[in-house]
Amino acid sequence: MKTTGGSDEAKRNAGESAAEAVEDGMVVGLGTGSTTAHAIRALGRMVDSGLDVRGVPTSFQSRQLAQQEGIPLTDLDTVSRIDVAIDGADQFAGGDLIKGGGAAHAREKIVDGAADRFLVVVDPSKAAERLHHPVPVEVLPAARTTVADDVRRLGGNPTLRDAERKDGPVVTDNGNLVLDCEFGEIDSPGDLAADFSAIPGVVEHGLFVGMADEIHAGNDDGVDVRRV
Ligand SMILES: O=C[C@H](O)[C@H](O)[C@H](O)COP(=O)(O)O
Repeated sequence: MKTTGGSDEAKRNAGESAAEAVEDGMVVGLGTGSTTAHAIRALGRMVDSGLDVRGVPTSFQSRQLAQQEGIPLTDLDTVSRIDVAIDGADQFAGGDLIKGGGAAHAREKIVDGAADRFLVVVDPSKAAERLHHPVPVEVLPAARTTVADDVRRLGGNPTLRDAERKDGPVVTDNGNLVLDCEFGEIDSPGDLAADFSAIPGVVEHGLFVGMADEIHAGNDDGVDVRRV
């Protein structure tokens, strides 16, 4: 699993805080990444103690971890709604997020968007006054060049994400490629999100605008929970 940002203790405090919001009988969206992994492990311990939940994973990684932890799984074909989704972020400003550092943002957006409550788990290194992290954009392989041209026309600088420990690009769980698009400070995340969505061949982008309900920002001593 990739690790980014702050301390593992801060991530643990964030993940465990969000897991406490899960109640008996709930369907839980299981995000991806090193911070959400702490929430999934906490849920696993709660299941061991008798909690009845079903998880909807957002990636190969979160499915595998949830299975290891003994969390019963389901999917969006089976359940009509999700009570709570818990997911990380690469950067947040207010309630707006950039996600997709693990290339899982397409499925994450489906699951997080279907949840009644979306809880974001982060450490302090993820906070920003304004979003400026490169925006991951998942693209159909055949559209890599044309999408990159369109991103440049929007004023961005796209870079095809390379794999680590494999030659060539990252291939997502959906069989697509990722362009990391640098825009500097993003003045209007909502407008940029709409621009990305209008580009043919874009499967999903990592701007999550106005979707979050609570930010659980862990630190080494505890957690700060804020409604957004
Ligand atoms: O694609 C990955 C996800 O959007 C992650 O939730 C995001 O990258 C944050 O991951 P982490 O908690 O490991 O920093």
